Amino acid sequence: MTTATGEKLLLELLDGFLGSKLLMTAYKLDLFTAARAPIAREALRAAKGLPERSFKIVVDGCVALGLLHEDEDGLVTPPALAPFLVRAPDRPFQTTTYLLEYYDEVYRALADMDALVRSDGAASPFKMRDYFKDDVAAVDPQVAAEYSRYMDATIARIVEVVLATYPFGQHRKLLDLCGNTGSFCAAIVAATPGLHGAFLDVPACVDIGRRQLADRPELAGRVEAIAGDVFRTPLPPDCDVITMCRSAMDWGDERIGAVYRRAHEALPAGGRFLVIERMLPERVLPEALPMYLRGVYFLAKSESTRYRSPREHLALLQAAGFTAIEELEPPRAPYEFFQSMRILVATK
Ligand SMILES: C[S@@+](CC[C@H](N)C(=O)[O-])C[C@H]1O[C@@H](n2cnc3c(N)ncnc32)[C@H](O)[C@@H]1O
Repeated sequence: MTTATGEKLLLELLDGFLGSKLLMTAYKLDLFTAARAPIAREALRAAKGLPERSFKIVVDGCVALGLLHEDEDGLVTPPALAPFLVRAPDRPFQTTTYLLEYYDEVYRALADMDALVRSDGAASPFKMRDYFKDDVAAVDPQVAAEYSRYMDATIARIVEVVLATYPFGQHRKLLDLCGNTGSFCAAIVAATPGLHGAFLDVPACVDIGRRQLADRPELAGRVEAIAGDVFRTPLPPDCDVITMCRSAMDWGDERIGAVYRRAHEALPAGGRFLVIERMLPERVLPEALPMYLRGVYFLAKSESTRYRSPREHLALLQAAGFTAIEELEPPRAPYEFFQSMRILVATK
């Protein structure tokens, strides 16, 4: 990320926060939409009704960072950034745009990060994507709708890569644990002739999923929606492949170990359990920096979430009873933000 060393490295890291805040602030003030076509500084300031001094501080910073371009025609949002930063009612979902607002909240939650570290996350005020409920029926439907929007908008690209990495044609019925609204399950089933599927998630997500499935008559009778708790709800006995995507990082070893055991118990001999997840390298590698930085957000998210390495997953899968475990490295990352995805295939 940086080649700086010594004091320069420290100053760069300290400035990193200010760069992020300038980006998030200019986005919140919607300067980028106002500058979708060249606009004079004064016209932009007047349009936004901002004080001269603070406007200049923000705009100068944005120009210096390359977030706004400035020439004799005025200020303009660079074409390469416009798809992410210019608001429009028909703009397609962009992970990066979603993260601008999401990180704004994460930053607030990390303001006292030393307290989060001391309390192992217990002091966190962060309540987004709050699905850690002992009673799964208590997950707020509005919160579920909000995080499902992100999951649904990004899952298609994950499915594409999963299908390019693992052949589902050898299976009869898939069960997707923590399957959100069922989009992963539905997409794998739709792409695999003869395959049936089921997905299990908290009731608030499954309700959304049932409504979405009603609009897909071609999948009628092929995808079963199970509202429940991955730790308690009986798993269907007729599935020969179980998947868990982007979810194992949500729980500590004891809890996720219990889920892995449940998957093992539910499968027939020869059945497969696939853990699909961003995984850390076995030792710290500078090129995996985005993973370590992303990992910091887990301090705010809960007291147990964390990324694991393939070997850590492997130990948990072995303890759950799986013997043959293979690590598959997908041909590419599903999308820019979702690097280092791995698929562990455990056979019963
Ligand atoms: C990070 S999301 C991943 C969703 C989906 N697998 C995907 O990749 O899009 C984690 C999912 O776990 C679900 N979840 C959380 N606690 C659960 C529980 N106790 N039982 C079942 N699902 C749960 C959440 O509702 C959420 O949909």
